[in-house]
Amino acid sequence: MTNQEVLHTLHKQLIVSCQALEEEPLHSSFIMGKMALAAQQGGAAGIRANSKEDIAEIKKQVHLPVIGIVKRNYPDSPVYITPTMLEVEELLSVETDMIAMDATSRPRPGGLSLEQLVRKIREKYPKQLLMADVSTVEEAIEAEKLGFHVVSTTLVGYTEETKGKKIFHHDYAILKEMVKSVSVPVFAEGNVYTPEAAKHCLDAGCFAVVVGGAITRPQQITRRFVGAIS
Ligand SMILES: CC(=O)N[C@H](C=O)[C@@H](O)[C@H](O)[C@H](O)COP(=O)(O)O
Repeated sequence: MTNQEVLHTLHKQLIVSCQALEEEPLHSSFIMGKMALAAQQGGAAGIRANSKEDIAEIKKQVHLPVIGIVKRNYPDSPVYITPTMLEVEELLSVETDMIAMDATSRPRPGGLSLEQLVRKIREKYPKQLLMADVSTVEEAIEAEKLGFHVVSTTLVGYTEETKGKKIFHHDYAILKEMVKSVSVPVFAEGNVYTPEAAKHCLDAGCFAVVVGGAITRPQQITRRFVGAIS
């Protein structure tokens, strides 16, 4: 698939994030592959996934574009979504259509700046689609300047600066502001719990919407039910 075809496929559609970390009950590439297949059967246009192992399995199960990440913790930085070139290379050892990475203003492992990392990637892999996982409008603007092809609201609420924020607060104000502030596509991602909320994100001008836990994390879904009845 060309980059244009990938973006065309995802436009105004649902992307399902199929992720289970080591400490989660569904941690398994086999299970993530089946989750992705179920998402495809339900009409998802794309998949977001963590690790080269999961992506390789997902690519066997579905024909959808995959947004890939590698979550890895480093002792000298809070950045854990595709933090360094090592994770980028891992993702490119499998069929990753778009690489997403933390594009917040926080310090990265080894003191490498986001600008330096993006430059390295673009020199070595000039055609690779890149998604910036951001937490603020300012970071989205900076990401566009650095050459990211799309931005995603993935990290809204997950940085010190944005603690407690959710994309749906104040009638999706942050989405609307981001859409106005950049010319690259804005993906809505993070805490989209319902189909109605997903629709709101698209109505707010987002290019596509990514839903994870509300579809693929049964422990989270169960907790919501239990919370509602107790
Ligand atoms: C903050 C962070 O690490 N987000 C991760 C990024 O890939 C995933 O754990 C989320 O599941 C994904 O962003 C989708 O969001 P939600 O599961 O809320 O629909």
